[in-house]
Amino acid sequence: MSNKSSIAILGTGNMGAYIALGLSKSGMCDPASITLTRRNLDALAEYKSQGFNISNDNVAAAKEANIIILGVLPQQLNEVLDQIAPVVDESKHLIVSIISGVSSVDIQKKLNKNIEVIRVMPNTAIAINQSMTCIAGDHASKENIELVKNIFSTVGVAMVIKEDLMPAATALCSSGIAFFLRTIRAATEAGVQMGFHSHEALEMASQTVKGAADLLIQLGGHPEVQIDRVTSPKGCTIAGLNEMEHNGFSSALIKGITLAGQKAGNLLSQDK
Ligand SMILES: NC(=O)C1=CN([C@@H]2O[C@H](COP(=O)(O)OP(=O)(O)OC[C@H]3O[C@@H](n4cnc5c(N)ncnc54)[C@H](O)[C@@H]3O)[C@@H](O)[C@H]2O)C=CC1
Ligand SMILES: O=C(O)[C@@H]1CCC=N1
Repeated sequence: MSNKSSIAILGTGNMGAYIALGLSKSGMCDPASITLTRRNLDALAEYKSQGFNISNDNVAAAKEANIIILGVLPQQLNEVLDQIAPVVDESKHLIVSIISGVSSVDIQKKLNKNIEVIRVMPNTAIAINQSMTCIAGDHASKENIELVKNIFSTVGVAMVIKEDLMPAATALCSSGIAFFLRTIRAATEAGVQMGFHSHEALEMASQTVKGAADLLIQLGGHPEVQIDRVTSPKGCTIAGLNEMEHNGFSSALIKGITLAGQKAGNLLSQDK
């Protein structure tokens, strides 16, 4: 398997499309080497005009590709696996699954082949090559794990983890985009209440969050070290922070992320 492989994304919704756009933007893949499938082809017209191949035939797309990315919802997966099982070939294909809550072994069993399945958990920032992507290949070769890591390193930061931590990675990094965006929205609303127009408050909150994240990414260390640099004695920051903590700020984040983690490990067997 080489980096020049052709890719089929079976089930191109929000995440599949963003993976394709990210890989094209980073220069990792030529759009012509990526085939996107979806049952409703009209919904993929904009990607065809950008040079991607589009199809509503999962079997044909899988046959042509070396890397098959499974991009449907967990509850839609069995139908796709039943379709492609007869054409999947251990010597040609590598299966990459972005599907939360379905193990690599379950996918292998359903395909009834001894084929390598690598789990990949990106987030929507892949569209701008800023994804945090977690990769698990507990039953895959080092060579294929390295190949997948190299591919996803072009669209952000890629980290190899054990598969049993995939639900936690899904909650922290993939759902995390929504969690951190909600904090930006709340901060924006506070800014508007204090007198800024919403577009001003949104720009201020977004750049401030970016600066906070970059302080940690570029300088390293624990967040509390940087927090100490902001909280002047008797100042407004500590007053605001303590008010937030009295109202359960850290606790709400921890509870929300860990609940999402539990749910991510159990998506097919829970109704709530
Ligand atoms: N949205 C996100 O931020 C992330 C999603 N994921 C995982 O990615 C997967 C997809 O999530 P989304 O893109 O959000 O869902 P989505 O519903 O937007 O995308 C799924 C797509 O698959 C298509 N589809 C369904 N059955 C099909 C079939 N038989 N053949 C071809 N296409 C078919 C649907 O029409 C839809 O466009 C899920 O398993 C989710 O757990 C993982 C990380 C992040
Ligand atoms: O909400 C979900 O289930 C999917 C997985 C992570 C992000 N979206």
